[in-house]
Order: sequence, then structure tokens, then C-alpha cells
Amino acid sequence: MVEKATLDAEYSVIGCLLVDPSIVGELISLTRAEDFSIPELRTVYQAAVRLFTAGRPVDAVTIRGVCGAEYNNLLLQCMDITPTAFGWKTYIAAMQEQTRVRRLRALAEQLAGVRTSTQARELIGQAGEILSEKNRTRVVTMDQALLQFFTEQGEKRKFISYGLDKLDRRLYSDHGDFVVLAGRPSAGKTALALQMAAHMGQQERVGFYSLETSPAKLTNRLVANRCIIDFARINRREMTDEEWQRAATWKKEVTATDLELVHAPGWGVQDILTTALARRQRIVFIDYLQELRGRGRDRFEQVTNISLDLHTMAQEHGILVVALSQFSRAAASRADAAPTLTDLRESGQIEQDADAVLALYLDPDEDAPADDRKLRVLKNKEGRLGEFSLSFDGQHQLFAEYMDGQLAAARHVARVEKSHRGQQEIESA
Ligand SMILES: Nc1ncnc2c1ncn2[C@@H]1O[C@H](COP(=O)(O)OP(=O)(O)OP(=O)(O)O)[C@@H](O)[C@H]1O
Repeated sequence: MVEKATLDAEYSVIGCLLVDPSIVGELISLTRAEDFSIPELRTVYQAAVRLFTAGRPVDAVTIRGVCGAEYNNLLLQCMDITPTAFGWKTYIAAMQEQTRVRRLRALAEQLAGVRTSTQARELIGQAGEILSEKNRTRVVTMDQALLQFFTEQGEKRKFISYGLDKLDRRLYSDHGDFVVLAGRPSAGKTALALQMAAHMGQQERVGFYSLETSPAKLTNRLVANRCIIDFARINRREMTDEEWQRAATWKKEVTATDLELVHAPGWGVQDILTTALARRQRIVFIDYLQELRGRGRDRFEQVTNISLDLHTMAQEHGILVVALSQFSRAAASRADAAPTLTDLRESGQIEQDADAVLALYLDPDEDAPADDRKLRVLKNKEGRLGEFSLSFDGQHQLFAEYMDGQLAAARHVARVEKSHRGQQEIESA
């Protein structure tokens, strides 16, 4: 049974269409035939679209000409409900809300009959998409474009920080971007991504989806990184008394970040999207892309689809997606060579879809400290390419950039130590 609120909204939308010819174009661009649950109103709407696209006037007379005299009463009824078109966008919003509810109920019925959790996850994913559907119009006139331009220019834009100044000054990442962090095995992708995720988690909720590493192992790395504790001793469960003490007093360095670790072996993009929407994560890290389950006959087709889906997930849902990626085997054999975009494994689609591609690799410079890495910006839609050096302290899983010849990490550690010393003095006073 169709509810009264739905009926009213649908009649009102058609009524507005009939009484004000000036809104017909915009009204059509904001609606679809499927928004109408009443078949007769859908027929009227489709007639209006046909007339409009044929360049003919849209009113009660021309529509009756298309639909037939038997629609007379219905057209009069619609116009009776809405003597003026004032508030027509509110009626559209009400009608589309009802459409959403209808589609969700239909999904709920299907959900009641599923036989596997995979089917359920697929349906829940579709429900998430219905719920996050925004205004459908994608057409923007020059007047609207310029109005938006001035509004945006008047507001200060805040980009998402990776915690590395030189990278932040190049990338200008925002929600809706798809960023790839690529490297050879053991380059330190996971370590760098975790450090970035913990940094971003100080501002908003971040999900870190690992397809191969358990949350417990990731926590070991996080504690090493945030509390500057020997990673090998953490792994062997042989922390010294001093390290126990430090982990206890510095625990806020870990807990103050809104980071959620998700163990995701065998997951696909849809599983991640469903979880990210349910947990309200605005930033998602995926470790790593080639491990994701994908649709397609061969690996090439699967990775192509995964890349497309990640791009859509970022854009449609306003999530910053940072996916880690392996380089191809050919590139992996050239350990000292600077990577290029063609080294991305299995699919050129990743190169096409990504807003930015970063490559992490061992610094080939013979004079550089042994553990130094290079972070190269291979693709950057919003800014410059280039590369810079990072020191990697594997013992603490800590990456730091060189700022004015000094390591930013040293300054960070000194700052944190000072703040905790101050805290301890206050507590013991
Ligand atoms: N106790 C330690 N002391 C020094 N370095 C360490 C220690 N433990 C691990 N490492 C180094 O830390 C790095 C961790 O790399 P990480 O796992 O982040 O790389 P990755 O690029 O994600 O690799 P993969 O693709 O294989 O997962 C490795 O280079 C490893 O050699």
C-alpha cells in the first residue's frame, strides 16, 4: 500500500510541473521516472519529459494530448493540490525520501530470504549506497558554477595532513581522493601507512584494513612508533622495565588517535565500503590492493575492477582511500632503480584511477644512511611531482623527514618527552 505522504508528494511534484513552465527543465533534471510509485503519475512525468526534450511546451493541455482525455481528472487533481509551484524542491525531496524508503524496504525483504552472509553483505552494501545517495543532478550552469567558486574561495580550505610536511605541501589530499602508496616488499609501506593513519586519526576517524596482518601485530608496530619502544623486543615480549614504564605513561600517544584496525583477509571493496560507512570512517587505508577479492576472469581484470571500485568508493562516498600496492616482479628485481608508474603491478587502471601515486623505495644514493628511503610522487593530479628523502628507523618503525638538516623525529620525540615529564611532575606534586 502506498502511504499518504508519498501520494501527496508525488501529486504535488506533478502539480508544480503543470502550473509553472519555468521550472520544468530543472525539475526534470532533479527527478527520475522511478521516483513515482503511482503508475499514472509516472506516465504523466514521462510525457512531460518527452515534450520537454522535443522542445514543446509542457502544460496540462499538451500532456493531455499525449496521455489521452482519460487523464483529465488526474491532471486537475494535481493542479488543485498545488495552486502555485512555491516549495517545489521540498516536494521533490519528500518524494525521493519515500523512494529511498521503498527501495530499502524491498532490500529488507530480500535480506530476510538470504542463504549466505555474502549475499547479505552485498544487499547491505546496496542499502549503504541508497542511504548515501546525494542530489542526483550533475549538470551545473555557469551561474551556479561561479556562485560555488566564490563561496568556496571565501572559505579556507583544509587539506588532510599525512604528518610529513614536504608531502603535505605537494599532495593537497581531500575526502574523495584515491591515493596509492606503492613499493617493493619490505620497503616499509605498512610502517609508513600506519604512521600516517595514526596521524590522521588525531583529526577524524580512520579505518586501517589489513588483509594480511592481524590487529595485534599492527598494534605492536603502533606502540613501537608512538611510544618509541624497541620493535624487536615488543615482538619477543621482552620489553625492559623502562619500556613498560614508558608504554604505560605514553599510552595516550596511542589512544588519542581515532584509528580503527580491521582484520580483513579475503575481503573485497564492497566489504570495506560497508564497514567504513557503518563505522563512519572518513579515511580508509587498505594494506594491500592486490590482496583484495575482485570480479573478473583473470588477475588483470580483477585488479582493474578493484581499482575502479576503490575510485568509485572514494568519489561517491567522500572517503579518502589510501591503498598500498605492490610493484611488478620486474620492478622488484631492480631494487636500486627508481620506480616508475609502469611498475605498478597487474593493471594500468590503477595509474589511471588514482589521484596520486606515491612510491617508497630504498635510497639508491651510496652516501645516504643505510636505512634511508625515498618517497617519490609519481602522479599528482593537484600539484607537483618530485621526491624527497625520509629516514627510516626500523627499530621503532618510525619514518621522519629531514627538516633544515635535522630529523623531524628527534624534535617530535623531544616534544613528547617534555610534555609527559611535565604531566608526571604535576601528578607527583
Ligand atoms: N627490529 C627491527 N629493526 C629494524 N628494522 C626492522 C625491524 N623489524 C622490521 N624491520 C624493517 O621494517 C620494515 C617493515 O616493512 P613493512 O612490513 O612495513 O614493509 P612493506 O613494504 O609493507 O612490505 P610487504 O609488502 O612485504 O608487507 C622492513 O624493511 C624490515 O626490515
